[in-house]
Amino acid sequence: YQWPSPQYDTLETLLYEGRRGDGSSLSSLVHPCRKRPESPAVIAAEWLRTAFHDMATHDTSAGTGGLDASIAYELDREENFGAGFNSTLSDYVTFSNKYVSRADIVALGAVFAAATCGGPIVPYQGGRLDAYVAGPPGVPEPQDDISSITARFSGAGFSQSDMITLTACGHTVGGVRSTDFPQLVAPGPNNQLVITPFDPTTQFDHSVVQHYLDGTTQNPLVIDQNKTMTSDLKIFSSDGNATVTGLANGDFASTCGNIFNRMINTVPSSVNLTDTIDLLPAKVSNAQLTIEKNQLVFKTQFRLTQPLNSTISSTRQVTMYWCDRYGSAQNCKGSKHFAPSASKLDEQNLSPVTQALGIGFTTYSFVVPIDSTVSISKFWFTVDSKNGSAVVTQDNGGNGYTLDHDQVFFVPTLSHSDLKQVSLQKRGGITAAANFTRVFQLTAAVRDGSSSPSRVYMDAQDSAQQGFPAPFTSTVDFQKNSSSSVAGYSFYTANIEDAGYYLTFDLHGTIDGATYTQDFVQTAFLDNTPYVAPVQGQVTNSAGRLSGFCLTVGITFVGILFGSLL
Ligand code: HEM
Repeated sequence: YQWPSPQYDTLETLLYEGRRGDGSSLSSLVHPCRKRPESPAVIAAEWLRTAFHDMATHDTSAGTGGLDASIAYELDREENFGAGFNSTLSDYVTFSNKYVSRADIVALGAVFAAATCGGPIVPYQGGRLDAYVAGPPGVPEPQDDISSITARFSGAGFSQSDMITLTACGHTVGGVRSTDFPQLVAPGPNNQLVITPFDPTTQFDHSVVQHYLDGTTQNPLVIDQNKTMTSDLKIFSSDGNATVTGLANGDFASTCGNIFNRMINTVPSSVNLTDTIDLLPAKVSNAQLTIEKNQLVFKTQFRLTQPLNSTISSTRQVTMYWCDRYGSAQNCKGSKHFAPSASKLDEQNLSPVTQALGIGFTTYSFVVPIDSTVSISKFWFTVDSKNGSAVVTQDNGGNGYTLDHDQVFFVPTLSHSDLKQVSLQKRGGITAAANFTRVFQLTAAVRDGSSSPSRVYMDAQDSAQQGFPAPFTSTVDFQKNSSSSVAGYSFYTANIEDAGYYLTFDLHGTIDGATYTQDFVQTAFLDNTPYVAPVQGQVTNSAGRLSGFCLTVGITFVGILFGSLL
């Protein structure tokens, strides 16, 4: 891993912090193994079932289907009966973006579902591609005979024992609903929703197979009198109970972790999944040059881990260092700057995955003023735990965290967004579900130089759209505005309107034939970003270190001389 890796960074934040860049939390919807408000429905069970139904129509030989979020277009099919799918998709709708597909969210939902109910930590990779149309049908149904169910799993790449394992692991959470399968579960008084669980525990454990084997199960898909609907009985007994017996006596959690990993990685053959997203022990995020209150500032956040409920961060001291980009001290020749953090935030229990790993975070926020004549080229950190152990340098594997350029950047404090009511449009009898759009007025700063930019523009994107249409994309040019330049930067403005939930854009400036880009700019919270006053940095000139360096070289030189004389 080398910073910056925007896709990795974005997926890592979602997986281990449970949230996207603006703080909106996906994991808190499901964690800790929650039920829907006013309902017996276990959210984790709905998320897990959604991943299975999306994946189940994979065709190994054709290399098509699999986890591709096509489920959003397939809910009118009998094989996808269940209110849980709609609720799940509404949970997910705001979380996809340029680097995280809808299918990646469906997969992540299954990872969270397992972890939050006490199940395994399923290794997670991103990079799935989304379908924007329905795929072929073929999710197995309870009334199907065992040979066609087995053939369906086999077509998706799962053997008979895989099929038994995956179904048993899936059916350890949740249950059957009176609203979806009244022939299996009778509704309550006044047609109230009843969910008969597959096993008596809400936790992710082997009791589903244990109770099946000892004959005490109340699983409707096993005990129903009408044997056409007892798919779990058909599946579990299809190899003479060999696989379920193994599951009951073996390591249920880790076996389920492996098969869930295969389930979420069952994707069309055109997909290249990313590496497994591992936790970054030291993570830089939101690094940006920008202008706040007529001052050029550099802001970034630096996240460190610590064991849950520990107090390491109360004494730990984190310092940011940085180098000039221009002038006599360019790239830290002779001197460097340093500053303490402006604030720090301890957070525990953000995602079920980090909670299961026993890890909490402390995030150090830095804001420093930058003199634009010397600017900034790279930065890094030192971490002093103040417990007698050595001070640790975090510098991106020795390279420092390098800023590509300082030519063009977004200025959130000079940008705005407003909700605009739009009249409901009826097209072909379908009323648009969303009746608002968001209107953005965005400001970019471009460094004053010998020539003006030939073009300043953005490629905007929003895949978080109500109703799951293809993502909104638009390329819009910025125009120079009338405000005078600040700290050697001139301002450019553009307007854009978006009916989705999460607009991001890549900002480009073409100057003297070269195009400079600020990638994946987020637009949430434009009008209420709290202002944090910059912390003035200090300069250390390395005169002391330089003389030390000469001394060492001198001694070595004498040593070599001496050696050759002898
Ligand atoms: C032939 C195979 C399968 C059949 C016929 C089947 C059938 C069913 C049925 C009828 C329900 C009740 C749904 C409702 O009442 O809304 C259900 C629930 C569920 N299924 Fe399956 N299933 C199969 C395999 C799987 C697999 C492989 C998984 C996951 C890996 C899975 C995960 C779930 C979960 C988590 C629920 C509970 C949903 C909730 O409580 O909201 N199922 N399944």
